[in-house]
Formats: sequence, structure tokens, C-alpha cells
Amino acid sequence: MEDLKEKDSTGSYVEPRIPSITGFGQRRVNGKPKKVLDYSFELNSGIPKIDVCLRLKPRLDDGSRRCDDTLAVLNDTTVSCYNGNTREDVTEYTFSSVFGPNVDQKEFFNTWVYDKVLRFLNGNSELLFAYGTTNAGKTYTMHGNLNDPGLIPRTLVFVFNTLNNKLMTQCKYKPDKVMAAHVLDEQLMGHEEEIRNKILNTLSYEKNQDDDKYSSQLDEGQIINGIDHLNSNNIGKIFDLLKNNEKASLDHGDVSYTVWATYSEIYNESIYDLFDINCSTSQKRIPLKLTLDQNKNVYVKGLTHVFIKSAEEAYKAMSFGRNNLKIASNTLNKSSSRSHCIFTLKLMRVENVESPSTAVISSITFCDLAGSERLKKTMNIGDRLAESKKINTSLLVLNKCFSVLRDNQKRGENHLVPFRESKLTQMFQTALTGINRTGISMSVNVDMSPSLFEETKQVLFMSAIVRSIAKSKPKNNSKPRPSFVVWAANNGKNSTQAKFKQNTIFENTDCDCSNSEKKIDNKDLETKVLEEKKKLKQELLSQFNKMLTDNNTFYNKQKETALKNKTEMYESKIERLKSYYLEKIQEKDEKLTSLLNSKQHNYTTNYVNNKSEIENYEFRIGEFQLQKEELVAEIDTLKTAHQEEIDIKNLEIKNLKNVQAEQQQDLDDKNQEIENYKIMLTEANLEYENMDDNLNKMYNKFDEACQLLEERDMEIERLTGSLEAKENLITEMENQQELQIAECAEKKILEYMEEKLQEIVSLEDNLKKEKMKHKKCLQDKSEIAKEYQNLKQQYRIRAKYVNQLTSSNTVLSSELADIKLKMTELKEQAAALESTLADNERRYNKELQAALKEKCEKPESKSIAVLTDISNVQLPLTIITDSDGKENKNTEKKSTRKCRIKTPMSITKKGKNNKYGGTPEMCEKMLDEVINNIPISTRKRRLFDNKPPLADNSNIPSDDLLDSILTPTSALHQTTKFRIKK
Ligand SMILES: Nc1ncnc2c1ncn2[C@@H]1O[C@H](COP(=O)(O)OP(=O)(O)OP(=O)(O)O)[C@@H](O)[C@H]1O
Repeated sequence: MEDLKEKDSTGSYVEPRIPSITGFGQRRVNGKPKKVLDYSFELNSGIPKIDVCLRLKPRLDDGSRRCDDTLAVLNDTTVSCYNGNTREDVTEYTFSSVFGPNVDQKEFFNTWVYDKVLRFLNGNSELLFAYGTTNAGKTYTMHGNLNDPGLIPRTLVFVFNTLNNKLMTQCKYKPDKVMAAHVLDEQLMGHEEEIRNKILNTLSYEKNQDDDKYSSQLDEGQIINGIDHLNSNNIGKIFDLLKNNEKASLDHGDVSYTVWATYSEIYNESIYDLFDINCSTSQKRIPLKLTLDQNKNVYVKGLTHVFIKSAEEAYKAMSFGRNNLKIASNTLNKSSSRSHCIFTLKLMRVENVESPSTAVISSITFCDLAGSERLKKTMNIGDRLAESKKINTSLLVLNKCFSVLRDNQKRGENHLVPFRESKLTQMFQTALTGINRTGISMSVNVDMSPSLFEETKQVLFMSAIVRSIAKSKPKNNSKPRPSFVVWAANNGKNSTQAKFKQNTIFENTDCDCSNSEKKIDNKDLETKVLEEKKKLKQELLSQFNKMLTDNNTFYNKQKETALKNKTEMYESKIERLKSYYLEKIQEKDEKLTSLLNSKQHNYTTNYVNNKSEIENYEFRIGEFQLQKEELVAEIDTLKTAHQEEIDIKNLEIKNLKNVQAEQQQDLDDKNQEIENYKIMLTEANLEYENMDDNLNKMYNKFDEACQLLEERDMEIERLTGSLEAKENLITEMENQQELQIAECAEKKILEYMEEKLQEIVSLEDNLKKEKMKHKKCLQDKSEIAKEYQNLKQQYRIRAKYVNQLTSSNTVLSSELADIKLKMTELKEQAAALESTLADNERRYNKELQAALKEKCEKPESKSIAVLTDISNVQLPLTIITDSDGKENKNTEKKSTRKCRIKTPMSITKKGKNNKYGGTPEMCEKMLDEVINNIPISTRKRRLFDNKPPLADNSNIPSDDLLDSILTPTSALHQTTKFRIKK
């Protein structure tokens, strides 16, 4: 282990590093650290690996809560990761270098990026990833803030400070694809200038509009995020801060440089051009496609290249691009990058500017990966959630690619690397496979918060894999290999020709050039490449041989330890299996006993109800008991049980007692219930005595009793059902147990048969005890059965009472019905009588009317007065007045007394005299007749003797009224004759 660390830190890498961190914040951790990944053989192999550094983000409460951190820095290259809360699960990880939370951007740049930028200036291509969880400080590492600018502004300053007076002022030469370049004509140069101005002036325009607003938006410590936060002031501030930064000296002879920049993002698995000048105006961004050039290098088709003259310009352009970038806030990061953001600076070195023959193109790419996110923690929804998923998927594919690359290298295999599964890996396929000899480096950003332990662990694990991948070794840094060489086809002679089509394209693979000089050069190049290839092969071969011998010794050691571990592991496995199967058997036995018990209980409770069934069940219990005994005997013969089992059996017996106590409790409950029923029954009897008064109450009680009865019946039904189910279960269990026992017997248990003899004897004793217990159980069962019989007896008595109640209810009901029937009959009779009375009355009235009418129609009648209304009686009365004073044949002329009828009636007079008259005797007689025919109350009894009274009395004139009618008066001296015609 120590050996490995030593080798690792002393320089298995391309460049030596300046160790800057000296194990800050070390603390004690529990447990023995383990290595997460076995990559020691690769580290020993001498082949340079991908440069992976670890950068730790300072905690907000830096210092005060160190002990909670998930990481402890052990030395410049190694950290140990552990669960900050439990202090366990300790794993060690080794990096090219580790940068603690106190390392500022300058130190980070100088230590980790400086050499890479230098290689870029010397014609190599570099790819720098910032990888980590969300909010871990990836964007901060790339961009920094106003006080402490990040890698990109520092790189820009360093590059332009170094190139300074060797930069071309015109964008005559433009890089394209991966290894191609154009010579631009005037028109195209104008076009490029236009794009450049549009991009750069957007910022100036914003500044002029509202300078103060923009200058105030970026706080000192605020991360640089786009045009919103940058204006010329802010950018000026940043570059003022950096202008005195050191620069390198390049000695490439008489050469000129042009610098171009591209900026793109991979958002939701689509690539977008962030330098697209139509981006802010167009509604929908158009995604770009990935294509292959003739050398099978992947590049983004149609990506805008912006001609850059200074570091400030580059940063301004970048700020323009960042304005189009997808940034959103989640619960962990206020301005979280929602996309993988890729900024590339392309450097084109041209010799002999006026008439160039070769060009060297190199690039440095900064890739700020979107952070891996735990969806639960970021609490993203909607679009954010979809973005998160895409981000996580593409990072997963990146991990997969790295893993496959590593496995391929380690095992010498050639499995397909899934580059095409995501745009990110597809875009960097060329670099990752080392086709164009791009130097890959990764900055792993980690937030040490203990709440992020799981995420941090995953990131570190991934880093360990990347760290173990070998990269192609540059031959000689002092004499850099260009990424590729571009051969001038016609030295720009055709450059004045028409637009895009007529511009000259330089590509080392474009072989349609006509001049012979180029062909010769190409041949030279081919032979050179072949030589290089041969050398490389030899180098690789020797390295692999060395690696193989190293591996052999390493593997032998590994084999020994692995063998030992395996033996130990299998031994413990056998032990575990043994105990597992014993446990299983005990479990089954336990279950069987409990089932038997429950069955016994069920049998007991249903004993009186279905004696024959119980007998059957008892028989079956006996069978089961026998089976159990057989099984136990089988178990004994198989000698699987041991002392532990005895303890468990004791426990079982205890449980059995508990179950029994529970059963007793149940029985008590039932008794209590029966007592309640008795009370209810007494109440019901009392109620029965007062049935006349409480008939309705009794009905309710009766209903309640019926309901309870139904419930009991249902309970009995349910119990019967569950009994059946239990039976099925027992059968199933028995089958299973048989199978299990057979299995156990076959597999493991037989081996221990001889050793367990002693234990079996004790088990037999235990079994005897258990049998005794079982006997006691059976006794208990018979007692319970007796109890149950008593209960049943009581239940029957109750049922009898209920039946009595029911029958008495029925008698009462029938009596009531009889009474009701009689009442209905009487009512009907009364109604019939009423109607007869009404008919009679109507008939009398009719007859009277007819008689009066007849009288009125007689010729001797001189004047007729019709009594149309006597107090609403509607009794027609004909008063006949003799006009000549002679006596009618039906009347008598005796009385000398005169009287007058005082009525409210209206009298119609007919005849000559128009006088009311008659003898008092006539009047009396007539009135007698009238009165006799009027159903008045005073005559009611006489009139309605043996007849029902009239239903409606309203038509009967009152006695007072009749008295008033019959009041004799001497005031009137009129003689009125009355004659009633019958
Ligand atoms: N080394 C550091 N020193 C000071 N502040 C830091 C450092 N690293 C990160 N931060 C701060 O942490 C916060 C989150 O950082 P940043 O936005 O860079 O995270 P990120 O990894 O890019 O997240 P995401 O993947 O969500 O975009 C910022 O406010 C930043 O200023």
C-alpha cells in the first residue's frame, strides 16, 4: 500500500506536480480503510493515466463543523472518504493531486492547469472536465468570481499574454471541423467580422443602456454566470486583476497565430451553439448535429467559430454565450447549470503568413459538466425534472464509457464502448479514444457535506475508474507534436473567387490537390506516420511486457489472498447455511405446533355445535399429532436438532402457554358476553310484562336480539371457514415441511448425524416434556369443551326465551289485528248508517218539496209564498193564502187568535191580496208539520231514534231560531191561512 502511494505520488504522470496541500483537517476515523478499486497494477505499469485531481469545496461553516465532513485528506494525493455521521465505511481514494478548501483559483491554475495551457500553446489539444455533484463548485472552478477569477479567464490571459505581438489582426485563416482550415477571401473575412462584432457589441450595447444596473448586479463573491452579470466594467475588473499574471515564452520561429473560440452546450441531449447570433431573436433554437470528418474524428457541424483578438474579447464573447445558457435554480444550487457547457479555444499557428504552407491547430476545451443530481434532494419537477434525468443519464453513459475503456485496457479486450449512447460521450469520442492524442484531465469537485455522502462516494468511485485509464503518452514535451498539420493546397491563390464554395479548404485528408509538390509531401508524411507507428508499437510492446511480469507477480499474490479469503468465505457460508436450515426446521416446527394449537382451539369452540365434526377433527388432530410425532421422529433420525432447538422449543412452550392464557381470556370474554345476554334477557322479560305500554320498545329489543343471533351465526360460519382454511394450510405446510426435510437431509444435515447423538437424547427428553404438556393441553381442551357445553345450554335457554317472546308477540299482534278489524267493521257500519240517514233526509226533503210543489200548482191557490231559506236549511215551504177568506177543504177555521211568522226568510207573494193570513190553529198545524220535517236538535232524538245522527249538523236550524219563528205577536193583525199539502 505504502509502496503504491509512493510510486503514485512520485510521478507516474506526464508532468510532475507541485504538491500544495499537506493533509489539512486530518481526523481519526473508525475502521480499517479499504481500497475502492484495484488499480494498483495500472499505476505500477508506468503508462500515464488520465490526470484526475480532487478539489474540495469549502463548507459554509468552514472550520467549526469539520468533524462532520465526509472526507479526510491524508496527503497530497490521497483522501479517505467515510460516512460523516457514523464515522464508518471508510474508503481511500488516490488522485493525481488533491486541492483542499483553502486553495484559491490562482494556486489551482498554477498547479493543475498551467502545464496543460503550455502544451496547448505548443500545439497539443487538451480537454478539461469539471465533474461532480450539483453545487460542488464546477462552475466556480471554471469561471470563478470577480475577486478570484477561475480557470477560463486565467487561461485566456495567459494565452494572450504569451502570444501578444504574434497575433494576426485579420481573420484570414480559419479552423474548421477537427483537423481542417480555410483560407478566407475578403468577403468571408467580412462575414466573420460581422459575426464577431455582433457578438462583442451586444455586451457594449447592454452596457450603454444601463451601465449602473449591470455593474451593480454582480456581487464580489458572486459566481460569473452570463451577460446579466457581466458588463465591460466587470470584465475590465477581472482582467485588470489578471493582467500581471505570468506568461510563457514560445520559440516557434517566425510564426503568426490566430485564435478562434467556439461555445456550445448539450441540453436535454441536443447540442446548441451558444455563439449563434440569431439565438436571442429566434423562437426556437436549432440543435446541431455531430458528424465525422474524413479521419473519423467527431465534430459539431455548423458550430460558430468567433475570431478573437484579446483575452477580454474572448471573455466578452463567452459572456454573450453564457446568456443563452440554460441555468436554473434547484434546492441545492441557486444557479445550477442545466446543461454540459463546452468552451473551446482554437489556436492556429501559421508559418510564413503571406504564403503559408503548413499550419498547426491545437485546442483547449473546458467542459463544465452539469452536476449529477439526486432527484429527491433537488426536488425538481416538470422541465427541471426532465433536465435532471437527461443530465444523470448522460453522466451515467460517461461513467459507462470510462468503465469499459478501463476494462478493455486492463484485460486487453476490445469491447464496444457505448459512446453513441449520449451526445456528451459521442462528442468527445475522439479525445476519449485517444485518436487525436488529446490530453484529457478531470477536476473532480466535491462538497464534503455529510448529507451528500452517498453522492460523493459515487463521484469518487467514478474518479477512481477514470484515474486508472491510461492515456497516450506524448513523446517529447519540449518538441511538441502538433495535433495535425494542414497543408496549403493553393496558398490562397483562389481566395478572391466567389463566396463559401470558392474558399480554399486545407485538410490533410483532402487528396484531390493537383500539384505534385503536395503529393510528395503527403508521401513523406505517410512514411513518417508509419515510422511513428512502428516506434509506438515497440514502445507499447515493451511496456506491456513489463506490465505483464508485474501483473503476474501481483496476481500470484492476489491469488493466494483470494484463495484464503474464498476458503474463509465458503466456510462461513457453510456455517450460515447450516444455521439457516436449522432455523427453517425450527420455524416449521413452531408453525406446526401453533397451527395444532389453534386447531385445537377451534375444535373446542365448535365442539358442541358440531360434535361429529369435532370428533372428526379430533381424529384429524390425532392424525396430525401422529404426523407431528412422525416428523419429530424423522427430525430425530435426521439429527438436525441441537441445543438451540431445545431452547426454542422451551420458548415455544412458553408461547403455547401464552396462547392458552389468551384462549382463557377469550373464554372469559365469551362468558361475560353471555352474562350480558342474560341481563338483556331479564330486561326483555320485564318488558314482556309491561308489553301493553312498551310494545314498541320490545320490538326493538327483539330486533337487537335477532341481530346478535345473526352475528353469532355468522361468527360460527366464519370460524368454520377459517377452520377449513387452516386445515388446507396445515396440509400445505406438511407437504412443504416434508420437502424441506428431504432437502435438508439431502444437502447438509446428514453430515452432522453422528455428532449430534448426545443432543438427540436431550431432545427426546424435551419431547417427552412436550408430550406431557400436550396431554395437559388435551385435558384443558376437555374442560373447555365442558365449559362450552354449559355456554351452549345457556344459549339454548336464551333462545327459548326469545322464542317465547316471539310467540307472545305473535298472539298479541293477532289480537290487535282482530281489534283493528272490528273497529274497521264498526266504522263501516257507522258510515253505512250515516249514508242511509243522509239518503232518508234527502228523500224526506224531496218528498216535502214535491208535496209543496204539488200544492202550489193547485188552481185554487191564490198566492204562494215560498220559503226558500230557513237558516240555510233549504227547506221549501209553500204558504197558501186564501184570497176570499174562505176555508180550504184541508184546513180548519177555528181559532180567532192571530200570529205572525217572524223569519229571516224571503217570501214571495202571489195572488190578489198579497196578505199573509190564516188562523192560529192553521199556523200551528203547518208549523208543526214543518218542524216535524226539519231535523232540528231538539227533535233529534225523537226524529233519529234508532237512526244514526246526521253527519253534517250545519244545516239544522237552532232551537232559538225556531223559538223566534214561533213567537206570537199581536202587533200584526193579518190573517194568514196555511195549508200544507202532503
Ligand atoms: N472553492 C470554492 N470557494 C468558494 N466558493 C465556492 C467554491 N466552490 C464552490 N463555491 C460556491 O458554491 C456555490 C455552487 O457552486 P457552483 O455553481 O460552481 O456549483 P456547480 O457544481 O457548478 O453546480 P451545478 O452542477 O448545479 O451547476 C457557488 O455559490 C460557489 O460560489
